[in-house]
Amino acid sequence: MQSMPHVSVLATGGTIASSENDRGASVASRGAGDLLDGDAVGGASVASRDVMRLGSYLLGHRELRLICEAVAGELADGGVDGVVVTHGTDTMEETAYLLDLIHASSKPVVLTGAQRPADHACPDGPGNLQEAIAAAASPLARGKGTMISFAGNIYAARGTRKAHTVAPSPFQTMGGGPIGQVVDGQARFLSVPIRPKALALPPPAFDTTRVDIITVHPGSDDALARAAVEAGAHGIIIAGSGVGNGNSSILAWTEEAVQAGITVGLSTRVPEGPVVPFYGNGGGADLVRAGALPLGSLPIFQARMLLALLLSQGQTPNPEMLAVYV
Ligand SMILES: NC(=O)C[C@H](N)C(=O)O
Repeated sequence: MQSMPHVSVLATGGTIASSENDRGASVASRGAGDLLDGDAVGGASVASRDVMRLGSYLLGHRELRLICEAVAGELADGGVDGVVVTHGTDTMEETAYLLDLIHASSKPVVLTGAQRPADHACPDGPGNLQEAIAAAASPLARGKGTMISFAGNIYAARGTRKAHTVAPSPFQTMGGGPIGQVVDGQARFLSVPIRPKALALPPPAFDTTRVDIITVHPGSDDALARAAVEAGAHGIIIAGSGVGNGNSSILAWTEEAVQAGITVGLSTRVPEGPVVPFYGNGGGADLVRAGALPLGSLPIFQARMLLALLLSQGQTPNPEMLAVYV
C-alpha cells in the first residue's frame, strides 16, 4: 500500500492568522496549530510549525531570509513530500518569487493565505489552506517550483502579483493565467513554469542589502533617487512610465549612479508588459544607454527581490545574467 504524502506547513502570520486586538485592529495572532484541524488533511499527513507571526506588511529582508532557510530545511527532509507556507497576501509575491529563485528541489512549495481574517464570520483561510495542502501533496506538483494556491487557483510564483486589495481571489499572473486549479481537493495542472537554475540561499548580507524603487510621474525629479543613494542603496529600480521612461533629471542621475557603481534597474509602473528601451529625451533608450538594466516583464517587486539576492551574493548584475529571469 502506498503511504500518505507528508506535507510540512510553515506559518508566518498574515490575515489567515489574524484576529481583532483590543483596539479593534486586525493583527497576526494565531499560530500554525490554530490554523490546522488535526494532523491529516485531505489525503496528506501534516505537521506544522511557526516560523514567525507577522503581517506580511511588516516583513524585512531578514524575515524573508529566515523563511527561505526554514523552507530549505523542510525540503531537505527525506520524509517531507511538499511544503506549504501560510503568509500574508500583501507581500506574498516577493516571498514566493524569492523562494522560487532558490528552489533546487523537485518537491513543491505552495504559499497561501487569506483575505478575510481568522475571526471573520466567513473566513477564507481554512479552505485556502486545505487546497494548498492538496496542491503540495500532489505528485503532479513535483518539478513546478514555488507556487501560490489561492481561492481554487494555483499560480507560478514568477509573474504573479496581488492585483486587488480585497477580492477573495486577489492574485493574477502578469502575461498569463493560473497554472492549475484545485478541484474537489485534487490539484490539476495546465502548464509547467519555465524556471532558471536555482540560485544559492540568501546570505546574512541579504538582510542589509538595500534596493529602493523610485517612481516616474509628471514632475518627478532625481531628489528621491539621490536620497536613496544617500541612505546607502546598493541598487535602485526606476519604476518608469509606460515602456520604461524617465526624464532628463532621472537620466542625469542614472549616468552618475552607474558611474559610481550603483546597480540601476529599469522597470515600469505599468502592471503588465515588458520594458522596451525605445524613447529618447530621458526615455528608456537613453536610460539603458546610460547603464540602467532593463528588467523585462518581471513584476517590479519581484525584480527588486532578484537584484537584492544577486547583490547580497556579491554579484554585479548585467544584462546577460538577468536575461534568464526577466
Ligand atoms: N490578506 C492579507 O494577508 C493582508 C495582510 N495585511 C498581510 O499581508 O499580512
